[in-house]
Amino acid sequence: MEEFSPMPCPSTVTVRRNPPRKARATPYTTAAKPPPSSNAHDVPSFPIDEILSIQIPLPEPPKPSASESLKIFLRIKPLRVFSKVTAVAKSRPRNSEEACIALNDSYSVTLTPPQVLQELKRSKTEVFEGFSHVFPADCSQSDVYGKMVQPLLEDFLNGKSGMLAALGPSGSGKTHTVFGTPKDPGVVPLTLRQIFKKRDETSSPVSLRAFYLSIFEICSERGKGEKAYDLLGDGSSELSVQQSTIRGLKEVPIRNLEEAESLIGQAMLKRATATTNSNSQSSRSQCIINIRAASDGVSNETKVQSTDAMLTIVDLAGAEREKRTGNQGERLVESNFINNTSMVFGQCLRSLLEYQKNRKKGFQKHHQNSLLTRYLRDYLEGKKRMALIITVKAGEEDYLDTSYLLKQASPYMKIKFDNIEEVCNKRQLKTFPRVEKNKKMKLSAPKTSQIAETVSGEKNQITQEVNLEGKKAHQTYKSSPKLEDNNEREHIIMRNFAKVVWNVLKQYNEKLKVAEGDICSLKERLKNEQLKSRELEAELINLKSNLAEPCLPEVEALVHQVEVDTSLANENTNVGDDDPCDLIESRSEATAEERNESSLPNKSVVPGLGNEEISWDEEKCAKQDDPCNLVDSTSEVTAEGCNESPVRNKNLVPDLANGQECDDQIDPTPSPEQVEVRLINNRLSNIQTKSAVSRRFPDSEKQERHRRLLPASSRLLAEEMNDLEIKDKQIEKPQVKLAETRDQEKSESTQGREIEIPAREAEPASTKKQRNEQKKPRRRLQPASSVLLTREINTLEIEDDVAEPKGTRGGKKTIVTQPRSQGSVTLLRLLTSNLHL
Ligand SMILES: Nc1ncnc2c1ncn2[C@@H]1O[C@H](COP(=O)(O)OP(=O)(O)OP(=O)(O)O)[C@@H](O)[C@H]1O
Repeated sequence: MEEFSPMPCPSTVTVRRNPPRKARATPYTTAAKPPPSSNAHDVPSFPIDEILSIQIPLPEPPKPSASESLKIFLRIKPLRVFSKVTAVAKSRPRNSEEACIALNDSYSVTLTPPQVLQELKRSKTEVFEGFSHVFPADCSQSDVYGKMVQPLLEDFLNGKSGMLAALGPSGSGKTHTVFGTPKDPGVVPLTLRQIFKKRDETSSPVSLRAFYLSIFEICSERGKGEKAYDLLGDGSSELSVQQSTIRGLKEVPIRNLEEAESLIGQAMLKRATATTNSNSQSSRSQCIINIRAASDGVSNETKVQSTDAMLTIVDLAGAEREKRTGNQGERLVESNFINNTSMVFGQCLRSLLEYQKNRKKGFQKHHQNSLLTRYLRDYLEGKKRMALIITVKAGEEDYLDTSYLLKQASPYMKIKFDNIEEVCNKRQLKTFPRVEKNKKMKLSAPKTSQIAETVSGEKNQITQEVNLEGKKAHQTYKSSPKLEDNNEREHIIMRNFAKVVWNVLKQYNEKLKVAEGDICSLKERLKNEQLKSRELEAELINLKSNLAEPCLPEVEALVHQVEVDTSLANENTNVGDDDPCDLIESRSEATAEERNESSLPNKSVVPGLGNEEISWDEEKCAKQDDPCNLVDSTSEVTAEGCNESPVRNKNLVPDLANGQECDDQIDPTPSPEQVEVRLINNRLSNIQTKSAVSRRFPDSEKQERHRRLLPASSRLLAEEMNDLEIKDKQIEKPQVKLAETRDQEKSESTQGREIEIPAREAEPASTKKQRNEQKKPRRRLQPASSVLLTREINTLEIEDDVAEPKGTRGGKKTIVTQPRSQGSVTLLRLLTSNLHL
């Protein structure tokens, strides 16, 4: 194996602090890079070459200044058609082969008067120039459309309205130029064809628009008034004319050329015609054709502008001379109306021209003199583009009509348009002033129709916009801007109100959730508290049972027994007492005295044993007849026992042992054995009188009274008597044997007591321990009575604690209970001390 050797350290180290920043490849691009598509060859390549090869049509160059002037076209009717005129015309002398008008170029003609007139020097040859275009007699309809209508149509499709009017004498070819024939269609059919042809081209904006067609005529009613008739309407085609307003015009949407041509044919059939000397189908009315282009689903400003585009073509009734037409009667009246309308139309153009020449003179409003001119007011005021086509006859006999018309129309070529139409349209489209439009509807007949159509177009447009946005269109939204604003305002208000309500509901929902959480926590706490309360109740019941079972029965038994004993003892001394209540009263007094004595210790006893003994004996002797005195004396003994010294007790015991209640010679130092014997004797005497007391008092009443009134010391004594009853035989033995048998009795009594009260084991540990501590060192020395008294003390302490809240805190009851316990304790101490001795 080769030994590994580290690489030699280079002499120079280059540290690149700024590593080249390169975007770390994402896992997708590195690990999971999509595999190349298996069918990639199916996706055609982007036709970039084809797109680049498309030649975008350049914008048209700006039109010459002449375009800003009124366009006047001249069309010369061919002479050959004269062979088809009526018989009246044929009857006239014909030098028809000579024409009075000759085409100079496309913009001028030369009008040569007939030879007769030249001879009379009433007329001379004139040249009329300045026409936009002069169509010779052999021109076709397509030439007319191409030169005259095509520019208007382009402007129309670009959103600019325009008007074309045909003027000329009757039979000069106006209707032929406008409508044509099925074999040789005129301007209107050709325009419609061109419209649908461009709409079918996808790249054309025409496809985004909808077209509507309306045709109506204005004629006279017996030469008095003017009436308008809808040539596309159903039923009654008469339109409502209020001053300058035409209402109820039907606008028919046209979706294809066939529908449009059908409508054109329908209108031509309805139009009023009559046979005159000049024309077999002379038009007796002014016919107006409106083609409206509306936007189809686009709502931007440009498209809206296009919705206002209106192409109006007017076929005027030809002015005619009475002599040539030969009209009479109704036809003559129609001729007057037609001539009057033509005259007004001419006046409007002259007025506009004069106004443009000298604006200081003001604009004479001739348009008010006829319904047609009112309807075409905007055009006749120079606000919108319009064009005129003058049709003339080329025959010498038509020289006067042609000369008159050319002389009248020649100045119109100087009419200028100040782009008022565009300004007006922009102003209207910017602000969409519907109120202004309403005013215009009243003042202008063409406006009326246009605005009515515009309103309907707006409805459609709004509907389309709403449909595209997925919203529901409102009829009020379409009808009135005020209602639209109100609806929007209400919608905004309701939407904001709904938002506020929603927020409030959210807040309440959160508060409810918090409250529910609190309720749940409170319920859990309540359950815990209930469990704790149940546990505490169970503990309380156990404690009560533990406290009541071992203590109360024992205490009650002891109390009852002591009460019985004391009462029996008193009864022995006072057999003849009739009032048992005296016993109770005297007992209360005695306890009170004992209390006083205890509060004033050694008041009369402590200073001298002799005095105390004397008083005790004297009282006992004095009250020997009173059964209550026995209790008093007993109480006094117990009270004294609390304060006296063991020395004194020694003096008392011999008296008791001797059984002498009134002994003049009392041993001042009785031995403990003597005291005990004395007590035993008293208990024995009490037991002997027990039956007598039971006869005098009912058991229940007596027990109740004893429970309430007898002192605890008496109860203890009674309990002690029970124990001492067992020892009666032992008491009868010699006193010498008492000391010898004390230990045995004590052990026996202790054992017997412990067996009798096993419930004490259930006492609280503290109490039991305390009791054991007090009891253990004395167990060998105390007699059975002392043990009981010790236990009684403990139980009485508990009883006092329990009884304190029930009774009055100050007063006799507390005074009564305390001496009992103290007396018992004192007696116990005396007994134990004596026993120890
Ligand atoms: N350029 C034309 N080429 C062929 N025929 C024509 C031409 N102009 C007019 N005509 C024919 O002349 C007749 C009269 O024409 P047209 O009805 O159009 O006259 P008009 O001016 O409308 O008369 P009116 O004012 O009385 O209605 C028609 O039969 C029409 O076919």
